[in-house]
Amino acid sequence: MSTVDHAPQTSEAMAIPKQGLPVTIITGFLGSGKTTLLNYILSNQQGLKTAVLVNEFGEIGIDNELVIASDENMVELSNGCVCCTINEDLIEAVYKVLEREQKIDYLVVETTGLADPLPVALTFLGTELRDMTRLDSIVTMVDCENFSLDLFNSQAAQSQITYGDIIVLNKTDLVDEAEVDALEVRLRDLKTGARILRSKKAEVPLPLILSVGLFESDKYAPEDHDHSHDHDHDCAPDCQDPSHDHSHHGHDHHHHDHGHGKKYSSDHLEMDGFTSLSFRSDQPFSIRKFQYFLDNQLTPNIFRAKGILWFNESPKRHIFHLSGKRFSLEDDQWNGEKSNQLVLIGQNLDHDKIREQINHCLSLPSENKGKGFGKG
Ligand SMILES: Nc1nc2c(ncn2[C@@H]2O[C@H](COP(=O)(O)OP(=O)(O)OP(=O)(O)O)[C@@H](O)[C@H]2O)c(=O)[nH]1
Repeated sequence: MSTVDHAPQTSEAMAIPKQGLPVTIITGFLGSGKTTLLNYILSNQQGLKTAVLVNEFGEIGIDNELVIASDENMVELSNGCVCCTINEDLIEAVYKVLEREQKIDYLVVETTGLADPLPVALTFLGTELRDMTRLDSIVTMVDCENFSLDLFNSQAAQSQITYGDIIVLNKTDLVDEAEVDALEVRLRDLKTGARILRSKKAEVPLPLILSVGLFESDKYAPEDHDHSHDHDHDCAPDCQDPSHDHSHHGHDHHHHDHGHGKKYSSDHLEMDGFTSLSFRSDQPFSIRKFQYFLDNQLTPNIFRAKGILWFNESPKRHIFHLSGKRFSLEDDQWNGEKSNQLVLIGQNLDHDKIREQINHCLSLPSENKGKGFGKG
């Protein structure tokens, strides 16, 4: 998880409640558009100093690079799923925001695509954060093109809808309007009373999603939940969170039980069988080989991939996204050392085989000759 600060762009501030730092949780399945919404908020929320906490599933934090205007205020926290492995890190990160010298007006928390948002919400309600923050709403992003598949494959996708105060039907450009209408009917069935919005590239009117006071905390009674940090609970199968003995540190706020009762089981990752594979290299890929990998070796159980890519044939930095069957590669500029970073997320992945396939995409030293390395 990382925190990022953003300076106000104008002096005109939106109405801020008097008590407690307002918090919006952005959730939604893998690739649904959470980071896109976050960036949209950061670019358009005028007059407010907004801090963001971004949590990712995967060892490499690609989002750190993709959230706009990231600066020296970034704090790296453990990877994993915020809902079940880094609850305490979340509290620590919120404290860091609250303790800043420069006052923060608003906090936006982006969960991983595999997170159940309820435990995240309960972290704000069921600890002493309750007195210092005010959970404004849970915003759930939905990928209109892939939603049926997401729901089929993941219990988390279901929870994200159940606990969404606002549901944003995103990527409406990729489906017919009739499909969006049908999806909306389906969602209203799954969740009554949510505010449902539609968007392309997460462009929603911000007053409809921020400082809306839609989260109804009286519906959630944290004391009813078994929420003390009984850290023997099962984590994600590939959880490598070094803090995972969850030894207590810092503030005395660990009286809640994270034992994961029926309502928000931490074994959702295990049940859903999702794992992530991270790849890094200081060697470039060959475009031709990477293209072959995408066209012939990507299997449908790889739901999501993202990366900062370096190709032998290009001086540019390339931002790679795969979401469902669709992928994109955007050009960008290198600022520091060139390298390859790639994260793939899916169900029942054959890690060894995929790693071998990706390794095979690396350009061989003989292919690099005369290509003007380092000139980009
Ligand atoms: N066509 C289309 N693409 C979109 C839209 N919104 C987002 N995307 C693209 O979808 C991909 C995933 O978007 P992100 O915002 O990174 O999704 P995310 O939910 O943060 O992804 P994870 O955090 O990895 O789960 C990116 O390539 C976006 O540019 C949209 O409305 N239409």
